[in-house]
Amino acid sequence: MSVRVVARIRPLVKSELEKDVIVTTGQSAAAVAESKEGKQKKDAQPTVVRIPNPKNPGENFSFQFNSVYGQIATQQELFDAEVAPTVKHLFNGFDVTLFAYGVTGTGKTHTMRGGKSLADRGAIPRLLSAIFRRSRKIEKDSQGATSVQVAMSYYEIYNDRVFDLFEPPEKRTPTGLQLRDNNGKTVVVGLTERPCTTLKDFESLYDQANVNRSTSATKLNAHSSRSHAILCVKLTVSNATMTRVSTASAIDLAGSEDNRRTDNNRERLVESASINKSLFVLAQCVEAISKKQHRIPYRESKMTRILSLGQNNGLTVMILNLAPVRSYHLDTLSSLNFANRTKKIEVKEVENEPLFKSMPKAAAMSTSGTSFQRQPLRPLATVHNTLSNNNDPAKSGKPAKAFAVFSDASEPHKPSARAALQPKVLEPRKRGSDALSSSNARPLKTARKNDSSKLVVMRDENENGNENKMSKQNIEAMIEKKVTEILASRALSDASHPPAPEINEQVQKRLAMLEQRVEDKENEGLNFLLMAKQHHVRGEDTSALKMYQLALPHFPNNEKLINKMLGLEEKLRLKREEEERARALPRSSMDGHTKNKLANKPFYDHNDLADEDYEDQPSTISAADSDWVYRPEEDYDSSFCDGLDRPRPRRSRQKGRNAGKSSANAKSKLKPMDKDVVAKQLEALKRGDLESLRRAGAGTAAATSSTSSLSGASLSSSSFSSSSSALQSSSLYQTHPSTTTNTSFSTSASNTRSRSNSATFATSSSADPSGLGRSSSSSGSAGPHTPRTQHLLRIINTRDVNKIKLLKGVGTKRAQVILNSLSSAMVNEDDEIVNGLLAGGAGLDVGSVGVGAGAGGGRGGAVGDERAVGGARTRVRNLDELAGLKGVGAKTVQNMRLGLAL
Ligand SMILES: Nc1ncnc2c1ncn2[C@@H]1O[C@H](COP(=O)(O)OP(=O)(O)OP(=O)(O)O)[C@@H](O)[C@H]1O
Repeated sequence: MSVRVVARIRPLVKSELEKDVIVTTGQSAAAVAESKEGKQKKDAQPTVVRIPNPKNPGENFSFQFNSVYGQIATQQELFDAEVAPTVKHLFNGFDVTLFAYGVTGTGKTHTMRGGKSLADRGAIPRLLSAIFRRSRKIEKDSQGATSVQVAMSYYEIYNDRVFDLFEPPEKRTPTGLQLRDNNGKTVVVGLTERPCTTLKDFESLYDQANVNRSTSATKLNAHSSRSHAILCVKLTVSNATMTRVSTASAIDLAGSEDNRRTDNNRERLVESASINKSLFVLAQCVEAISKKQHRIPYRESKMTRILSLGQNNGLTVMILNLAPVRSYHLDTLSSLNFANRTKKIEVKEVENEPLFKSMPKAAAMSTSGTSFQRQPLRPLATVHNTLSNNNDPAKSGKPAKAFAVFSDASEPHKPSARAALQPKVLEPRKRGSDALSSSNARPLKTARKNDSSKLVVMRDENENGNENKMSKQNIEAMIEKKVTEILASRALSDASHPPAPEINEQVQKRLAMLEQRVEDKENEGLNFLLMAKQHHVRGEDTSALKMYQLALPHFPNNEKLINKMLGLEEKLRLKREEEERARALPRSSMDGHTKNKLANKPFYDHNDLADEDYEDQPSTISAADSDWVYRPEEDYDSSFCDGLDRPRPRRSRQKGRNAGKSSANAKSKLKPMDKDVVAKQLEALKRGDLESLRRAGAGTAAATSSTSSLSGASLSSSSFSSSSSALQSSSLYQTHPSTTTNTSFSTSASNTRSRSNSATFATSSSADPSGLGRSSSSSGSAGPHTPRTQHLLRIINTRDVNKIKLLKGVGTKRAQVILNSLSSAMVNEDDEIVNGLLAGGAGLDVGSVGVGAGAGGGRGGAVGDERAVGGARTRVRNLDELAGLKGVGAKTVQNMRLGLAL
């Protein structure tokens, strides 16, 4: 079953005006048609959110969800339709996860916690109220034979650290509580668990804990939650024979923030970066799950580890909170895109196994304790067997069919112990609990009539001996139908998602180790660095630069870091210039042809829309079809997760060993923060002032290469000829005529300490000054680019597979290879920074550079064959660099260029 996603649009707040409302609700085209035919009520619950295309306001995007709640929807309506139906499943042993997602100020806390008045109470207090009500009913109906215990824990993830909200802030340890994997599930170690027997108990505990939650006023929300808050309600239902434990998790995520709009100060910025990072990782997880990738980056943030979307069995409901007005336009689109992907995540609806009273004590004990654990992952076959005795191969003589787990056709056969808790009743479908089983809703595993004419009642010999009205043939037919459906839907989804590239085991291990090491270190600097990396791969260069700047004080003199920042500064500067040029272009001076060209610009510059997820709208939308339904395959911006989930070139053993040596040899540990040095470095960096940068403590090579990066691709060969050999060999794209093009990135250097990190696409195995000359003057390396070349490079640098594949002679496969090549470079570089910092701080990769030293870069070329490119080079800056990419050659470049219509 997929995650149930419902959208809620909040009403206008004080400062907002009706005329600025751009988000509306509606029915899908199919529902409209059905209502015209009288098959559906006219006032049925809306399922579609509509929002204008920011690039063409006359055109609307439509996003369909399980349900949509407009501005006037009340807390009661939302609860009744979305949360109340999950309660009975909770009592039947299923875990329930309910989470609110949305941009800051869109109403997540209002939805989850709500206000103090009865009408304003949010989903959480209402859920608890329903739980207590049902508990009392079960206890009463069973005349005390069944008892229900409720306990809760409540914690927040603030700046990627976990804090118990039942503990006052002054008692917190700075590092927070640790997470641990337990049977494949993440548990918080040492969390307080408080029993609560009445709603009053709960309210006082909850209110008290909320005082401890980190909130602050921001420009966008006077009471902005600065943390993700996770409330876990553990339900233990016991009778004479068994105990069943299930958990309801209600999560109020912090909202993502666009810091261009917040005016956040440093503290708020750090919080915001952490919030954005975890939400970004969440988006990556969703992306990876929906693309069926092998590696889901759960471990990259604590929130995603805990939420384990797609891993947690049971029912998951996501409430997408939206603001209706224009000022949130881009954020709203981004949230809608995210939600659109989330709704495709399949979760296994698996009930928790009951613990029978006759079980060994130790096993029974394991459900109690301070850190309770959510359901362990079980293989489908096992899961299946726990659900139905009918499928026991030993009994039926047939192999167990795992797919029955997902069946929504009829209630799965429950183990006999379950009957002791709840008498099996076949109820007609009712509105309310039906909300989850409406046409496009996630069907529930409740017993129900499929159709009055085809009533199916399962035999339950172990329960109450009800008559079996389902014939063998019926069962076979059902199974056959289900298998066909599942296979067909898999085939369809496989076709729409190209198989995820294999990430080799070594790379996976390396990533996991790196994550672990960063986690263990709890190093603020490393956190900044990782956040910067997240922003960087997302194309949010301004935020990435801010994060690198925050990281710098922790690693003063770090050449790679400085280079990276310079690269970004340069990129931003160019972007600013481009924007200014575009602004300066007088509208009136545009002839019809130019205007037309701009209007029909086939490719968007990725940099124009740094963090906009929706930029790849299909260019084929006709004006008439203005209300088209959004298709996620077309919105996918491949650069979004570039660099994290793509395979990276395997490093050679030789290289690996050398890298290891380098780490071991790097004696210098992380240097203590030297604010003065850092401040001076930053100043010098801003000015591109080589001399001051050098004086401020950065290595000569870093300083020189940094300033070279500043001057970017337009450096002439003569400016290199006056440089040292180390710089010559490191700052250029070398092409040796006698060697075939080596497509991997490389760095070479000839000086251990003063290596420049401006990497090269080295194709030479020896440093050849003449090669430098050739290379630097070869086509596209130096001098201004022609408009055609500029256009081509811009397309490549979007790192958007949909755009690149359209280039002449490229196609999807080659575009993917090119992208992999680019993103490998970027990620390797980030990893190297992190690795270097973990290994020994400022002296990054010292050893490995040393290997490449000696022969004036001779071995450097060879050793460096699989090294990452440096900061500025993650952007392809000229045709030579482009030709050096994997999957491209001079001829392809030529084709690409010539195929471009200008
Ligand atoms: N459905 C609603 N009805 C009335 N007021 C609402 C509704 N939703 C949100 N609001 C109001 O909008 C404002 C912002 O809501 P809230 O604090 O819940 O946002 P948030 O998404 O939790 O923000 P953050 O992520 O910054 O914590 C509050 O003043 C809240 O009362």
